[in-house]
Amino acid sequence: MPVGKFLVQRLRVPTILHGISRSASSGSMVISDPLNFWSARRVKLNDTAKTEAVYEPATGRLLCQLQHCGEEEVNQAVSNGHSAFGVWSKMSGMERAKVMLEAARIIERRREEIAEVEVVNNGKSITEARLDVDSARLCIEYYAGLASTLAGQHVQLPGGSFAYTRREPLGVCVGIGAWNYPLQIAAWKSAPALACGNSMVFKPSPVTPVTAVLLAEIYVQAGAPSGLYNVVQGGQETGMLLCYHPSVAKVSFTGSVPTGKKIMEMAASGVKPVTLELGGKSPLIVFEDSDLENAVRGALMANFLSQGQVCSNGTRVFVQRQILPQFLEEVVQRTRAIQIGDPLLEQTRMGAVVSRPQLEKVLGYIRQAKEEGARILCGGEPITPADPKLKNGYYMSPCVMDNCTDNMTCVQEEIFGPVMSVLPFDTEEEVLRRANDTTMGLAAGVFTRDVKRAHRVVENLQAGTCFINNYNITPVEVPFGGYKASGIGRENGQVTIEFYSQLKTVVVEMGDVDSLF
Ligand SMILES: NC(=O)C1=CN([C@@H]2O[C@H](COP(=O)(O)OP(=O)(O)OC[C@H]3O[C@@H](n4cnc5c(N)ncnc54)[C@H](O)[C@@H]3O)[C@@H](O)[C@H]2O)C=CC1
Repeated sequence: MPVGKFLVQRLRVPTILHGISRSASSGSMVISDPLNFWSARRVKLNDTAKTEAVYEPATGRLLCQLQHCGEEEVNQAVSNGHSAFGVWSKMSGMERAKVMLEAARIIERRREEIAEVEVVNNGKSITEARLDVDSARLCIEYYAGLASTLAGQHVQLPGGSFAYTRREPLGVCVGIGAWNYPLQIAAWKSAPALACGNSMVFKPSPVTPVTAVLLAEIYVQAGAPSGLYNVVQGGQETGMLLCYHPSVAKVSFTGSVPTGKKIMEMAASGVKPVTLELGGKSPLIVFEDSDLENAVRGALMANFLSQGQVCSNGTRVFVQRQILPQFLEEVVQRTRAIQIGDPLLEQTRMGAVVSRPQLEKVLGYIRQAKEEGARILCGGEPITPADPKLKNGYYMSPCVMDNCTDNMTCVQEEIFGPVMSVLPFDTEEEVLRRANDTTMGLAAGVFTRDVKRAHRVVENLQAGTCFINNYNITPVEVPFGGYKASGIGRENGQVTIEFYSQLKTVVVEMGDVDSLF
């Protein structure tokens, strides 16, 4: 099969044109090519492989049948990763950067097409999917820039002897992804791994298996050695085979806290390092002196991106009591105005939840919140869009709830859907205590005009990523990751180089051996 060919077909010509962007409507993409990838090509497994149906969230239509990798296929992919590691790890940083920059250029050229595939598989709006593609590209560009900066240290020792350190790659790294940002996660993991000289075997979520394979083709097209970035498809069993594989050097995982704990246990049995990007129940604190307009915008960004399926979402919105009525009025008005519908249409701002079970889970949380005393101010209902082809899609209206208390399930558990819980507070001390009263600590945000208070609050928030007067912006130049049960290690930023490399110390004797024996 030719590499780099666009391997999804349309049933009909795109029907809608909006301004400069080519756009298609949902329900028209067919995916028939294999989704496993090693030896620099898509691999069809034999017919005995376990398969799983993949759906288009916007329409509920069957998109493709996913073939799961078993032990034999995982071995092949890891072995390919090993071969590539032998070549790639010996190349200079500048040589690696050249390949990565070419991959970034291809992504930029194919931005629209990749974004459309992401929408069809994930259900998020095309506007957001384009930003995800940009983030993937920027991440690859950023780490291409860092690839040639990896360096050691020279340390002078007595008698003219010296030592030096070498920053070396780890080997074959495994990436395991979640379904909320399929391409972006694949890029955020592969870019630093490859920049450091590692190879990667990536397992996407079986719910969203498609775009990680496009990335694999793009790396090959950009000149990466065969086996540098491989994709194995499957669920828990395939993931476990990867984590326990004796030739795998590291596991980088994005997903839920319970699965993250299992990944860590499996990696521990082989003393392998892990990066864990797990869930959150992050607080967003709005003080009475905030710029209300910006605070409201921030609260929406903190809750409704990607249908609310974002690990860093600020789902516990603490609002100082004096401004609670105005805040709620504004938030509800804007939430009601969110255009829900076909995610491939330009005007859509909220598409479909990723799957039927996820939709039911989210609606279940809302039912429970009502039972526990929360008041639904808007949304929280399943929606059937007027367009008949969307009637089986997984849509719901974004929900704002007040009357929430800290002990309610909706305030304690990660819902992973478009549900904002609003909680009043009175004092800074009180809100800090309540904001930190969680086992998780991925992100947090504060809105205030008081610069001293902003920094004082942030200093006391137990979260790996804090936002002042904004929320959910993730430039690839800055580290992202969690405190407490929200994770280990960081993604993005310079520091991530340390999580994909190891340090070798070389001691050089220039005199005689001073033996004690
Ligand atoms: N915080 C976050 O970033 C995310 C949180 N979630 C939450 O988790 C819930 C469940 O969603 P899932 O997709 O099932 O998340 P998950 O965390 O179970 O799965 C994430 C990835 O891990 C793989 N996996 C699952 N079990 C594994 C195992 N034992 N060994 C190795 N790999 C394994 C999955 O196939 C997938 O690729 C969601 O409803 C949501 O609440 C889901 C995705 C991302």
